[in-house]
Amino acid sequence: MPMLTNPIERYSPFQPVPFPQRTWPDKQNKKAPIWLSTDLRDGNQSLANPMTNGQKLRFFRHLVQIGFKEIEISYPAASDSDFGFCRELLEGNEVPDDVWVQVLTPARADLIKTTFEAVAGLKHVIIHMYNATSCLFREVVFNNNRQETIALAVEHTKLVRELAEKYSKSHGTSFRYQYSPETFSQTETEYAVEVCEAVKKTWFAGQQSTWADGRDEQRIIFNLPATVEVSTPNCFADQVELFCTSITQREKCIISLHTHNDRGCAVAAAELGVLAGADRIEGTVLGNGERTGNVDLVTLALNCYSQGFTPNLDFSDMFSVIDTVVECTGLPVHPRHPYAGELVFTAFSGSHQDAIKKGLEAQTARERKGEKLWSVPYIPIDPADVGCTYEAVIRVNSQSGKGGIAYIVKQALALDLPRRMQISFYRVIQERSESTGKEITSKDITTAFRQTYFLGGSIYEGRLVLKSFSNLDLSASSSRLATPEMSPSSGRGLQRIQQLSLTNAESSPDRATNENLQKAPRRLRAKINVDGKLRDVTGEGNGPLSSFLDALQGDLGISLSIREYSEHSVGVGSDVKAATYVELLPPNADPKDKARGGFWGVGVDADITASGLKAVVSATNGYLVAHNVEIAEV
Ligand SMILES: CC(=O)SCCNC(=O)CCNC(=O)[C@H](O)C(C)(C)COP(=O)(O)OP(=O)(O)OC[C@H]1O[C@@H](n2cnc3c(N)ncnc32)[C@H](O)[C@@H]1OP(=O)(O)O
Ligand SMILES: CC(C)C(=O)C(=O)O
Ligand SMILES: [Mg+2]
Repeated sequence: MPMLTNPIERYSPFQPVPFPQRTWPDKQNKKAPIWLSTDLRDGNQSLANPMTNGQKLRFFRHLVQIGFKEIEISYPAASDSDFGFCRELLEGNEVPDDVWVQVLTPARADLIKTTFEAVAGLKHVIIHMYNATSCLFREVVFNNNRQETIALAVEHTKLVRELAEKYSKSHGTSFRYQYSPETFSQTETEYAVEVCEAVKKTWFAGQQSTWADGRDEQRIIFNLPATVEVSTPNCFADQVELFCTSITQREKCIISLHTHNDRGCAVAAAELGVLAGADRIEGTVLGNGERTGNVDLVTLALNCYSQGFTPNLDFSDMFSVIDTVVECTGLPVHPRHPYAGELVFTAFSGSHQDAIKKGLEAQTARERKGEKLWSVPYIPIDPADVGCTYEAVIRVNSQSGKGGIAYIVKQALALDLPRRMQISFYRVIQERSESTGKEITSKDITTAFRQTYFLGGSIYEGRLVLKSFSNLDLSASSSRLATPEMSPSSGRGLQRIQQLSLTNAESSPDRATNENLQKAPRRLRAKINVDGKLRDVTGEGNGPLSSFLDALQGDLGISLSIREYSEHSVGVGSDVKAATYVELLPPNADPKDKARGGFWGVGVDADITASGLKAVVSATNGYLVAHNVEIAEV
């Protein structure tokens, strides 16, 4: 369906201010701006159900905890509760000495007076006065020409000054003044400068003598709002740079930005505006605010952090930030919200997962060597830095690949599957996710892993269960038990009488293969439960595994050979275990079977020989199920 109207007839494009002298494109942000949270004012005024004062207090305390030093607490003339909140903060002694509270008032005498009454007695207060300066507002809302608009600002700045002097004498409050030419970005920039010059002159009139060392407290704050975002961020940045370079006595001014998100560019506009010379940003935590919201301070602050400089705000406990915002505003956080959404550190797609898995492994290896620099594909910041675990980094659905699934197995079971086993297990999960069409949870994956490889107690037992074994070295020099008999009696699986050293477990797969498969002649005896009946089997070979396979063939008629073997250690110190992986093939496997892969098994045990035998049993169970094999009776 076509749009209702022709946009050429309905909307006029933004006319950028010509400013070829701009310097901001060549600059880089290296320092955090001053932050002001307007959650309790702009954020609050845009809620269908404004916050209760209890919610505001909770929010205020959290803002202090995050590290905000400037907080707009209310529009005191709006309502008794807005007024009352200021008094509650005072009476509850809630405002730390290094925090400035800010209150908003229009340029109306009665409302300015109410505003001062509300904050009388607080220690550090920024009085924030606004009037809209754009042509549209001058003509339509105020019916004022340019001079009348300036006069409105000047006249009420005078009143603010008088009251500030009065209340600082009577109540000891330190006041600062902030003036916003509301709708700045729609105002002719040179005219916005003219208004602010007049305001500045009025504010500083008679105060020159007190201007000492240019401390922030003495500066006037000019807050330049993109009340409605109407242009691309580069045009806004030009307006900001033009303002910053045109205003006189720049050293006596703090230039603040207040961007809204109507075109979805509030963050970009604020960042470019800082390049263009602004010192301060007003916004809200997670971006609540009029219409599409104020600029999101979480995103801005963590953008600083990810560029390697401190934002001076602490978002290391993102969950509690989200809790506070959701509980106080009643607004949800989008799952893709930068840094805070529940999906922002999560990858479902296979190639992302593969790169993340490799990246996290490389990161861990670098960190072991003492290097801290974060560099992981697809994950711009370490989730741990905002209090998130790695659990959600990789989640699995039909778009996922072997790398992601292997990552979850590694996280959950500490098993680092060999590449071809990853491919084999991926097929199992892929089938499940395609049949359900849904996400497969980490628990589903570990359950499937236990089922597929017959691990983890009676629920996932296969037809063969190894109960005990003895492993006799037949070499000429010594004829002894290499691994003594194990008792099946405890019901906890294999029991070793003598613990083998597990140094082998840390050796390379090749060395381990030599140890286990090619050692000089052995005889291996084992007790195996076969379809519920205990059977004795005996075999000989060059190592325990080949002896065991010989036993399976000779006594049970199961003929399999090892195609791939690998192992690694799990855990550290006295708890270290060996994890062994084997791929078995029937000797007569046709090339198609070979190409598809054989039967994989995994075993974990404190004894490396036992872990190898368990892996063979695990893979054999897979083979028995897949081929519905009859097992020879004695
Ligand atoms: C961009 C922003 O976010 S600005 C902040 C906006 N926030 C709020 O408005 C929340 C709090 N506001 C309120 O509770 C009320 O609007 C009040 C108490 C301030 C005023 O209420 P009312 O007296 O009923 O007036 P109303 O809200 O209709 O205000 C419009 C009047 O104020 C004038 N006005 C609007 N803004 C300003 C301003 N910044 N300075 C001076 N006058 C202003 C309008 O021209 C209009 O005047 P008119 O009645 O002579 O035509
Ligand atoms: C009061 C001003 C700063 C405002 O909220 C805006 O212009 O968006
Ligand atoms: Mg606003």
